[in-house]
Amino acid sequence: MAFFSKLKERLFKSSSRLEAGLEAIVEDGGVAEAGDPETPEPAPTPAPEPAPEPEPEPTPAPEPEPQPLPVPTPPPAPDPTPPDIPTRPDEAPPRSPVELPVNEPPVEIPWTPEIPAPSAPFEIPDSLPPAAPPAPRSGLLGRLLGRGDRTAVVRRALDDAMLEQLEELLITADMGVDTALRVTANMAEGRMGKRLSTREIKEFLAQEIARIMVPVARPMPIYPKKPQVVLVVGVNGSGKTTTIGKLASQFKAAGKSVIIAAGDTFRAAAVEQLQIWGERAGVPVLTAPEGSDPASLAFDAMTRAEAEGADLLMIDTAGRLQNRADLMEELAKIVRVIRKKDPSAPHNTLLVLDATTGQNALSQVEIFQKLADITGLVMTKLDGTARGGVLVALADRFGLPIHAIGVGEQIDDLAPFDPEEFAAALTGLGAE
Ligand SMILES: Nc1nc2c(ncn2[C@@H]2O[C@H](COP(=O)(O)OP(=O)(O)OP(=O)(O)O)[C@@H](O)[C@H]2O)c(=O)[nH]1
Repeated sequence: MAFFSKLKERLFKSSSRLEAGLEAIVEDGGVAEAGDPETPEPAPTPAPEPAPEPEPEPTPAPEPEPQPLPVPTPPPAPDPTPPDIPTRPDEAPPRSPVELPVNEPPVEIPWTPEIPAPSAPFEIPDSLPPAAPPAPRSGLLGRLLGRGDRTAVVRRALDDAMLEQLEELLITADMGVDTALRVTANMAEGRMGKRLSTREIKEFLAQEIARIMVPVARPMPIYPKKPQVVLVVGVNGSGKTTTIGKLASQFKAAGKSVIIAAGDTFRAAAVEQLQIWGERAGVPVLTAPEGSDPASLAFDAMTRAEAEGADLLMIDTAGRLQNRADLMEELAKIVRVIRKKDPSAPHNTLLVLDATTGQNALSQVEIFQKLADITGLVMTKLDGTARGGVLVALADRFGLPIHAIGVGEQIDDLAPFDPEEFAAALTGLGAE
């Protein structure tokens, strides 16, 4: 399944909350107007078959199974894939949340910036698909009035009361007060008094959200340095292990050699999990006895990565925020020892955040910025949460690069962060 479809499908909790709220806001004081210049007329419903004659048919033909609606397939792009770029048999190569430097030979990685973007596993349409118009819903107002007029569109004039309702709605989607105010104010600029439909509001909101997200949507940079050390931090359960496994698998698929160090030596279960992910990704996982010094493991891992000429060393860390001073000292010690081997390490310090924690993710960023020098974020568990708006608040408040998002527990459920796709999925655009 294309990643955008997956994202839309899995972000449904956030988008359906926003969508239902938007419809309610527009219908509250809105007026149904016939026809919508922007919404294509639905194809006329075929007239019902005449009722069959009463006499029994000897062998009635079986009713055709209801067919699923055809999924619109994007038009085939001119094949930009150079011949030596590996592709999976029947699927476009995945985009990666990592980025190679300009001076790295691009041939190994199918999705380096130098190569024209291969047909991505997901695509945001420039405009909503003209074909196969969505079955229009008769809005609540229409349904209440018993009209069910399929072409009527409810519009409401944008005024202060409506803006306030929009702000509240965005706050309930975990966008945070400041960001919600900014998004709605920008959206309202030049549009006060204009009569807007739910769909137009979704489009305007998506534009404003994308505007905030675009500057932070940056793949994790890959440097020519060997080994590139990636320190992964975050609270317990945020998805560090899973993210390391998914990233390691993507690096491996891109021809990079990877070593993982299981730096949370205090939790045997965490080490076991990492070993499972290492096996899945085909990447060695270095471990140390339970309770031993994580910095010592990091040093050994550095030594091995250097000896083997590994491209990447990914170091998992503990996430016990209960004792912040200990954790700070532990992370600082890991950094000190790996710098004995390479003063420029770690080259990336990724903070993994769990979207389901909502606004709490903001305080986690604040805390971890004090504990470590965070260079980028990965947001996990965007599936199954109505709190996806927190990512907008994070981008707005901290401006840290967002490298990737996780929308599931499988190895390929991690993708580069695409601001437009995210904004569309969050507001429910294209989901009508
Ligand atoms: N639905 C969903 N679940 C995820 C995602 N990422 C991680 N998980 C699940 O979240 C749980 C915790 O993930 P871990 O990777 O073990 O988190 P951790 O930060 O390493 O946790 P500790 O090992 O306790 O430090 C696991 O059950 C994962 O399968 C995601 O994007 N979506």
